[in-house]
Amino acid sequence: MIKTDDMLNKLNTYQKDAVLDNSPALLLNAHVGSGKTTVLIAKVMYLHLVKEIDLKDMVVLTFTNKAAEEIKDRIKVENPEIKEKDMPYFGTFHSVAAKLLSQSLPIQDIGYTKDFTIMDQDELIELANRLIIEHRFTIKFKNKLTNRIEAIKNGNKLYGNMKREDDIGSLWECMVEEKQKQNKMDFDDLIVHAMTLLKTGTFTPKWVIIDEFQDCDSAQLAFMKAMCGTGTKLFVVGDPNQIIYSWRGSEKNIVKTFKQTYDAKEMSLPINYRSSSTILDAAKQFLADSSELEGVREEGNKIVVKNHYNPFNEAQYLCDQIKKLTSEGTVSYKDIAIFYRTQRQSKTIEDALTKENIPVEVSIKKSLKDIPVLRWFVSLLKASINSNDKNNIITALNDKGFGEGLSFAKIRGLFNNKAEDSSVLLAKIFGFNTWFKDAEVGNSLEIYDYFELDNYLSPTSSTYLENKTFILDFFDSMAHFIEEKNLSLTEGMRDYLNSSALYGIQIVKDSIDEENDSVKLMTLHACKGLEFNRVYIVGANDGLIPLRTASSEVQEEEKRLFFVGITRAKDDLEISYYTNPGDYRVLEGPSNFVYMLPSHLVAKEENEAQKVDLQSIRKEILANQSKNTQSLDAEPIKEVDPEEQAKDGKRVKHEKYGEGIVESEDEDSITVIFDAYGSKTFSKLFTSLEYLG
Ligand SMILES: Nc1ncnc2c1ncn2[C@@H]1O[C@H](COP(=O)(O)OP(=O)(O)OP(=O)(O)O)[C@@H](O)[C@H]1O
Repeated sequence: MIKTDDMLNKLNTYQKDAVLDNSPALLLNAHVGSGKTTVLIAKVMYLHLVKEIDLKDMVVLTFTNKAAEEIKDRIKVENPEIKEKDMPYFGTFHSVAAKLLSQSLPIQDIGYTKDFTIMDQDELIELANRLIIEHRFTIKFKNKLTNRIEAIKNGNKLYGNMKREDDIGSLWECMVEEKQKQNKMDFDDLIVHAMTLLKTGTFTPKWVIIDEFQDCDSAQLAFMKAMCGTGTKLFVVGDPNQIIYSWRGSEKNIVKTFKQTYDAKEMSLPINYRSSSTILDAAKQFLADSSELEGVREEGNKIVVKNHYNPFNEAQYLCDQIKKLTSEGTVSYKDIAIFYRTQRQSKTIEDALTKENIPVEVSIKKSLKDIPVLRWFVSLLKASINSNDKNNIITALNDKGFGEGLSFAKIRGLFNNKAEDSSVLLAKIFGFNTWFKDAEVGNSLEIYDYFELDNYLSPTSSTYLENKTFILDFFDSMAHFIEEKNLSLTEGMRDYLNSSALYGIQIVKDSIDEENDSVKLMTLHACKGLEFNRVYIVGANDGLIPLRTASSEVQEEEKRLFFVGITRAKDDLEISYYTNPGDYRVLEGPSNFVYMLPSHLVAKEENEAQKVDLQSIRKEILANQSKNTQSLDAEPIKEVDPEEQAKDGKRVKHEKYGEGIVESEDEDSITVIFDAYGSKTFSKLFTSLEYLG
């Protein structure tokens, strides 16, 4: 078991003071890399071990599931007697609200039961669309339904240039009623309902601790407030220099509001342990006020600023560079990270690294709708565990790919018990709970057999194996989740489905494992909270870093985002830009941010390497082919203009995806619609396609 003294002795004075502080409300300004996470964990351990506060009396709120898991994991490692179930209220705002509603609050008071399920945004829109059809509502701006629902939640019935109200108010009333009838909540409901019930005073924690407080919005602040009883203490940690989510609603004045409302004491963690002083000094250029931020590390290597002709040359350079560094044995793949501004930039680099057999992990957030078979299967499971869930029953039955493809009229007939209408799948859905209880299901594969899923995955189709693998992986991940949380299968299944609504499906990588020995690729937004020995930031051109924005406020946020990226690097940082980006949205040459790096901290490397000119390579190949053929006295081959080639829908063959038709093509990429896999886009330089006939 961890000795508290040992733990405290590892902290510097600022950190220790924050851990020992006992004020009713404390705002801790934690500068970048100053041990925010370290202090937060030490605080929890100190309160638990020394002040003997039960972990169940602490609410620890984070912004990502990953951050919450990291805090819990580190606590469990430091004190193995502590188990997952001892920390029920450590999690994101939404997951804690869901936990409170299902475990501690009198949810029946608002017409729900504890086994409610959570609906994601897509499900909410599906519900709205169904009700619009059923009730023949007239809704303007229907293609902006998400925004309109967002607006009506705040009481706004008008939208855009509307002068007169439409049926949005009635639609919303129906939606509220339906959600309650189906025992389902959307994300906002979780917070709103939990807040309503918290006000009854049924649950008051002794401590509320918030991580990344700077990213809170006013609803989250209100949620925190609703939790506070007399005697509840607040400990919030944040860094105003790392606000990068104002577009998601975080508010600039949140820190000020907190200070005023709670008369909070303010403390700081000013010492950055992470980066060399060269990197830290460069990062400071992007802060409005850097006077408090101190480093403890020596000067290190200069920051390399390099130009590349285009993203392909850059990707090839990164491969060569990584191979060279790792072959010397001093650098591991996991020490290296590559950051870019937009997700669309990842493909070129990922393809290049994979082609060179360099292990790579890409952080991509996927939601259920990206994988049709899972979208359907999750609807089926949700409908089966909650037979009031009319929406998911309809989705499961109506789906043309996997369900029975039943029309709405036929489904209505089924609901009205019309004798001529029958459905095997509906019988399975309604019979599930009884079967589940009686069959004493030992493992999730039995669920596969219960639904006779093979019948719905079309075993003769080319996608059968892929879809089956998705479902089996889903079961694996669910089984792992249930085991880790030590839940019964019924409870575990509901919790798993709820958590996949909140965080996306977990079998698809949405975060990366820092421990795996692979190069990590991610957007600047995704790199928050991580650190690496060597960081490459690519595409430092206007239009990418920073993105082109109209307002100066957004420009400031772009600066903070670049600051977050720079400060992930411990020892080495390289920043590159393109001289020929090949994208009309991106300007040639370094952006203003590159010029802001102080010249004495920078080693500029002019890359004279000649551009890889795809057209010339193509011409050369064709010329060679032509020469060979001519020598056999055949007709000379006509040079094919790639534009034309694209337009005439050529058939091609890919070694993995089989045959398909070229849909579109530009200088860098080609999109093919494969007979068996649908549309896929490749970077031309790294993919070989065989042109057929
Ligand atoms: N007192 C200390 N002595 C030495 N190293 C420390 C100390 N406190 C923290 N560190 C180290 O400093 C680095 C940054 O710590 P941590 O990740 O907790 O910071 P952070 O404030 O959460 O970072 P950021 O906000 O930038 O994501 C880590 O490598 C950590 O081990």
